[in-house]
Amino acid sequence: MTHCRNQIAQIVVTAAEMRAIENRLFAAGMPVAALMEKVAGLLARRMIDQWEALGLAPAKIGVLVGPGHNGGDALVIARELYLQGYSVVVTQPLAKLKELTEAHAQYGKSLGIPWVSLEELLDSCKILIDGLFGFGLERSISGELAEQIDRINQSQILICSIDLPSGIHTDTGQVLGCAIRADYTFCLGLWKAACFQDSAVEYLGTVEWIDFGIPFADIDAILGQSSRCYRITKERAIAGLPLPRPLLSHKYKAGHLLLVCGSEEYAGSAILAGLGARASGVGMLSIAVPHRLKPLLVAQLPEALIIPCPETETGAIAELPDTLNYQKYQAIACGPGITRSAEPIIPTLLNLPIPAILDADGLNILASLGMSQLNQRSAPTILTPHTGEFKRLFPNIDPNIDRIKAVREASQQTGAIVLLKGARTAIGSPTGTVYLNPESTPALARGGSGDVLTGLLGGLVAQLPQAPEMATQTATWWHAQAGILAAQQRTALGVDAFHLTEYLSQIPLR
Ligand SMILES: NC(=O)C1=CN([C@@H]2O[C@H](COP(=O)(O)OP(=O)(O)OC[C@H]3O[C@@H](n4cnc5c(N)ncnc54)[C@H](OP(=O)(O)O)[C@@H]3O)[C@@H](O)[C@H]2O)[C@@H](O)CC1
Ligand SMILES: Nc1ncnc2c1ncn2[C@@H]1O[C@H](COP(=O)(O)OP(=O)(O)O)[C@@H](O)[C@H]1O
Ligand SMILES: [K+]
Repeated sequence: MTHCRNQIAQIVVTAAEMRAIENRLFAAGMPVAALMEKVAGLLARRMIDQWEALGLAPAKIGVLVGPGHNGGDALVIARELYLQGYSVVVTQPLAKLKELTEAHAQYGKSLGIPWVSLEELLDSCKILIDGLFGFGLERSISGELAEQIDRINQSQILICSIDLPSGIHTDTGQVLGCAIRADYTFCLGLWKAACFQDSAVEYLGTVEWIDFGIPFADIDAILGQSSRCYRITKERAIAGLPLPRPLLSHKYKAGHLLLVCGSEEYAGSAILAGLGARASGVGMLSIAVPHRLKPLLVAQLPEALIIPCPETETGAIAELPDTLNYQKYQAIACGPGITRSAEPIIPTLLNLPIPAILDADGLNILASLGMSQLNQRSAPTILTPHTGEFKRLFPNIDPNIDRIKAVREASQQTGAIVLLKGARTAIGSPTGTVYLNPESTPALARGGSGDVLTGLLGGLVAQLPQAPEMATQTATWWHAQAGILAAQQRTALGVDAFHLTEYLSQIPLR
């Protein structure tokens, strides 16, 4: 892929943005029908390759045609497959078609492609091309159409959705009444936001981008004025890493991270965060823990400087030692396993002019102290909540409807970078830009994986204190890639947080 297409592969749009970009192409003279031919031709070729890889060709192919141009795309694919000798049938649940779609329907019928009922299609086909709705769907699906979608979902047919699984809202990823559960989704032209929303994850199947050559100038003209949204590609994720290491580097040039973590109750959190930080390549690692944890941490992380702290009765950090010289740290990451008893340390840390990452009980304490604690911050702050922590921090923002909008609002409200963890982690920055992690694995849904992320992120921020947004994207991508690799090699049940830390160093960063 060329540099320009690589850049376009990182862009994520809403339905309105996609519509505006396409309208520029049409206004400049690109005929709608020509674009549809081009797109559907690319789709047909890609689908055939995919079926061959699955050993499914040349099975009979069913095509589900909706009223709009998503249905038009489907009909062009149906025609091309038919002309190539595939056995094809079409089902068209709604009588009314847009003009161009209607023209393709007439031509398809004239060629002899059979129009059949859904039942007949499901009985005779192994593959379904879903061209019911694309980014034009705005109303909820109900009644007979919803029943038909249920029947499709209950069948064993392999489903390839055009642009989006029909029924999924392009921006929020919410199911509009009901939605097709695709095996493959071929997203057209530009990545749509729904491909990165947790609510759509179970409907998308394997997601692939079909680049049909939208000129960068048209994208830029439309997105120039809006808050941008980016997909974290490997290129993006590794671009900011301090690699190759300068030949004359030394340990104090490669960042010094202060981790503040652990308690009697959650001793392991400190180890996991420490191992995550170790994997980041950070030059120096200091770990402040309750006094009684020092021998444990020294045994697990012999390279780290362990700072024993005065403890509460319950074995949490009561305060940070007076003797601590904060000037030597480029970043502080605080929260894993500290418990809510460690409350007094949070205002102290937030008062320091050092980039700070807050996670876990660090976030819960911040929520109870109030977000005004962040007002006086002079250095970047990164908050890394999961959905529950997010709701405590931002009770006025619902992270379950639109996670992209939620992180954008949360970040703009607080001035902090907000990393909302989930199946598809979303990162909001105070400028309004949002970064989305495109792939991960449910193998990471285990206690302790977040602690690893905090350590890794802390270590990266310490190395890149001027680029905390970059470090946050890198950490998110790297952590997810390690989970994916670990799940491939150990099964999805074998990705405990400790082993996850070992896979971090196996991810190629070139
Ligand atoms: N622009 C281009 O040329 C290109 C577009 N491309 C392709 O076009 C797709 C977008 O096409 P689109 O805008 O026609 O919208 P689409 O998603 O097919 O459906 C909208 C239709 O559904 C109807 N409808 C909505 N809700 C409904 C409901 N609940 N129940 C019943 N009906 C409902 C709605 O009707 P209306 O609201 O007008 O009554 C309208 O007719 C895009 O995803 C991509 O595949 C690419 O090939 C690139 C070139
Ligand atoms: N279903 C999932 N798919 C992909 N990643 C997941 C999933 N569930 C959780 N994760 C990831 O696992 C990590 C869990 O972090 P967190 O909830 O803080 O756990 P803990 O506090 O126990 O360490 C996050 O990085 C999150 O994105
Ligand atoms: K579709």
